[in-house]
Amino acid sequence: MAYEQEKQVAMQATLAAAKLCQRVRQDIPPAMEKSDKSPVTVADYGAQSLVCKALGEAFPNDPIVGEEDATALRSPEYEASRQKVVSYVREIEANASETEILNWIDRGNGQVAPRFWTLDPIDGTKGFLRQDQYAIALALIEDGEVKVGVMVCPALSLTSDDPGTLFVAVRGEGSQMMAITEGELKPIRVCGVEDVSKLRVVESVEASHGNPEQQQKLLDAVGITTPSLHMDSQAKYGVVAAGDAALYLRLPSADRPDYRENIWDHAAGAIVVEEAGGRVSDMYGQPLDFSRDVKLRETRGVIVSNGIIHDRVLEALKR
Ligand SMILES: Nc1ncnc2c1ncn2[C@@H]1O[C@H](COP(=O)(O)OS(=O)(=O)O)[C@@H](OP(=O)(O)O)[C@H]1O
Ligand SMILES: [Mg+2]
Repeated sequence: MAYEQEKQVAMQATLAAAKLCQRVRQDIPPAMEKSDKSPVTVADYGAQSLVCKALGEAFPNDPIVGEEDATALRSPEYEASRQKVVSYVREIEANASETEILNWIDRGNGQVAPRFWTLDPIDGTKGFLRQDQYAIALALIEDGEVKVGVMVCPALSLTSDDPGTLFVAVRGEGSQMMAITEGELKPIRVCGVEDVSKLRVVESVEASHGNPEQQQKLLDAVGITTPSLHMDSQAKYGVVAAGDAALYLRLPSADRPDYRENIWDHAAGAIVVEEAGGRVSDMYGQPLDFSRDVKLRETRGVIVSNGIIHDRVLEALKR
């Protein structure tokens, strides 16, 4: 099987990172103010450290393009946060030194290359803080094409009562999912369409990350009447891939027309949906271009579907 080592290493690394995130989240007071980002930063850094350590050992020549870097954490004013990161990482890597932990984080400062990994150690930061959905998202990109994608969604339950779902896909080999507590991967497939009006749609929780007004107009034009599900992070790609929703809409925000999507916010989710039989494009039907930059510079809006309704959505958008 292709990319078997990459798949196994990526799964183990993201599961270890998820364990750390869950530990940090236990320590966040439920009523914590959204603006207090410190525990989030601690979890972001800790998760990036663990994933980059594992990738660095298994694939020392592969650059990693991660969301975080340790520059701030190394400065004296971040002493308290640094100690917290070290202590959470040591719950999993007992013998790690502070220097090693910081260096692992900085392995994530790589550049886009013919073969590289991209990592979002916590996608859906706001969801993480709200005790809602978030994901650890990791993807391997070769020659601009996503070859392997793993997403761990520690708060998502689709097949088991216990929260925690892992999605994984390898190009050409399909997508799989497992409840973390069960540990057994099963193939997944996008849903079919019987009645368009009843299709389920997922959108962001944060209104400012999309364009809720335009998205509603589009759903009206397509004829979908079921109220949307609102969910943080790439977990949205997971529910489309597993057939629990037919469409994920993300139209450009009216307030931030200059915003460009980050590759780590889409690469893992995109392959999981495509390999489950779905389709991913921008609002003009163009594929997402992971070959050039950390930003999807040419991409405007993201449309993720079961494939069957994709052209219908693009046609409605044109109108
Ligand atoms: N203006 C704007 N437009 C589009 N996207 C934006 C915008 N601002 C932020 N982001 C990115 O959205 C990521 C969170 O994804 P979601 O919108 O799916 O989740 S959420 O409902 O906001 O939690 C979030 O990822 P994380 O930073 O990893 O949480 C951001 O990269
Ligand atoms: Mg993100």
